Amino acid sequence: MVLVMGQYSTGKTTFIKYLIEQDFPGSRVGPEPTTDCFTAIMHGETEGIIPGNALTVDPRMPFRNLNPFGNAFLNRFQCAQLPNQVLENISIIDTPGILTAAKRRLSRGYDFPAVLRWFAERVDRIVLLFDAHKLDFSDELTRAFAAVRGYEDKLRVVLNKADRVDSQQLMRVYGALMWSLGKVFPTPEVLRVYVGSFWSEPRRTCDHYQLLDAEEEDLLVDIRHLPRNAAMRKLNDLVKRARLVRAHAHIIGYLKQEMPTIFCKDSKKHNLIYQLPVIFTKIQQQDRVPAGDFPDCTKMQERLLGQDFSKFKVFKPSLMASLDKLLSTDIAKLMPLLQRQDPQRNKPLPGVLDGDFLGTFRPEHFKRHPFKERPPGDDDGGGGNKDPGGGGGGDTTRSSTACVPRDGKVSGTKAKEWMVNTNLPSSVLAHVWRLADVDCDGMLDNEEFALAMHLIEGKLEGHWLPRELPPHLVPPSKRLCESEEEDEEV
Ligand SMILES: Nc1ncnc2c1ncn2[C@@H]1O[C@H](COP(=O)(O)OP(=O)(O)OP(=O)(O)O)[C@@H](O)[C@H]1O
Ligand SMILES: [Ca+2]
Repeated sequence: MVLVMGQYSTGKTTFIKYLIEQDFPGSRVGPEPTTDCFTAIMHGETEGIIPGNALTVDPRMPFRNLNPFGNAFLNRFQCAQLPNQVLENISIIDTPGILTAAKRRLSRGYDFPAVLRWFAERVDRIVLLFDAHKLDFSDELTRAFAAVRGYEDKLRVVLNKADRVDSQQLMRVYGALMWSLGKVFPTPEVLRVYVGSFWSEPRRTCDHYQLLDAEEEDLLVDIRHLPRNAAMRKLNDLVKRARLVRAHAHIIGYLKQEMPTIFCKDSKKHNLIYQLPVIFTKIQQQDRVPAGDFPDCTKMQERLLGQDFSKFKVFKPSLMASLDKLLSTDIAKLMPLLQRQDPQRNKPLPGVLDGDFLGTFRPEHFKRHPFKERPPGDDDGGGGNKDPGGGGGGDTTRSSTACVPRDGKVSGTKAKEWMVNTNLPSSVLAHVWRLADVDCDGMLDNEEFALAMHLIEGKLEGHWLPRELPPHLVPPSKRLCESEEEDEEV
């Protein structure tokens, strides 16, 4: 699950559409604050919207304990379901834009940062968007940062719309962003900032065009690996939680044991709260609980104030023994099982997230040699002309003959040179290429070329590309050998 957050109009909804390569129910995009709902975009057989209240009672959905945020929130929470291959592997949470004080006329009616934190805790990735064109740090933004603090390892920062500014401005904005992030996050050096323009529209030409391309791919690679690492991440979270439980159990057990049975309960309670830092140290030494497992002391003190200590449960060594066993042996047994599952998870993701595809379409491959194929042996595949354009599935045997020039065909290199002039992002062009090179020979014949033109024109007119080539678009000469191709695939 990926959480997408940021100031209003930074392009969150547009970013999501770019990832899933299609529109989703209930989405609106615009220059003013548009999204006012938390929307979980998930896979479903049919397209539709499930409202928040229904979501929290559905046992198949991971949203059941959002209930405490109340109706004000649940009325602003929904799930957009649609059949989409990307969503089979990844769910995405679109969030309402964070507003500047001037834009916020009404309060939201629910604890926005707390909801963000609820999601931040549970997702695999948090994508935080900024607008390079209009960078600013509002107070609600700073408060939202507090919500994701502690989850910096999941955080990826995106400096979006970077093609709208020139290189000099971009450097300034980047510097300002790092500076501001440094003030909010204690460890800004671990935050990765991706500079790009994450939408499927043509980019503006700018002198950092290649940088944007490389950065875009880096972020896509990161997201692409999420499903593979998700199980491991969950296990990691489980361990984290188990350790926290252990520390809490020791603390609560200690407090309970110190409480008098009859008199002066209240003063003893306050005394214990005051002593909490000392108690923490004591438990660390006595029970060998690492200091890093303890909760924040000040916060814990605040929380304890509202509790009745005499209602705390007595520390049970047998339960602690089970917890220790979980941490020391049970989890270790799970590891190999997760690794065994891996091959299945390695199956490539479709579309924009399909790595093989984008890899074959990196512009430097052909910008440097505009009129010839890459010389034999200069690629990592070794041995001969590796097809620069096609295959799509990384099938080297099929592509070994790809670059032999044949009459009436445009080579992949040349076609790409022409396609890149449209300024569409590489991921979109790679998609066009996959659809247009019907016979996967790394070249375009007349019909395939016309098909590529048609797809690009449609894209420029604002239509989404089809995921698979619909039968009526398959060039006539390719229709006959369809069954043959299927055999080949098998
Ligand atoms: N990469 C981009 N380059 C240029 N403009 C963009 C880009 N991405 C989005 N936009 C434009 O920015 C505006 C805001 O986009 P969008 O509605 O997706 O943002 P949002 O963050 O979801 O906003 P909100 O918080 O209001 O829901 C739209 O007009 C959109 O067309
Ligand atoms: Ca939006």
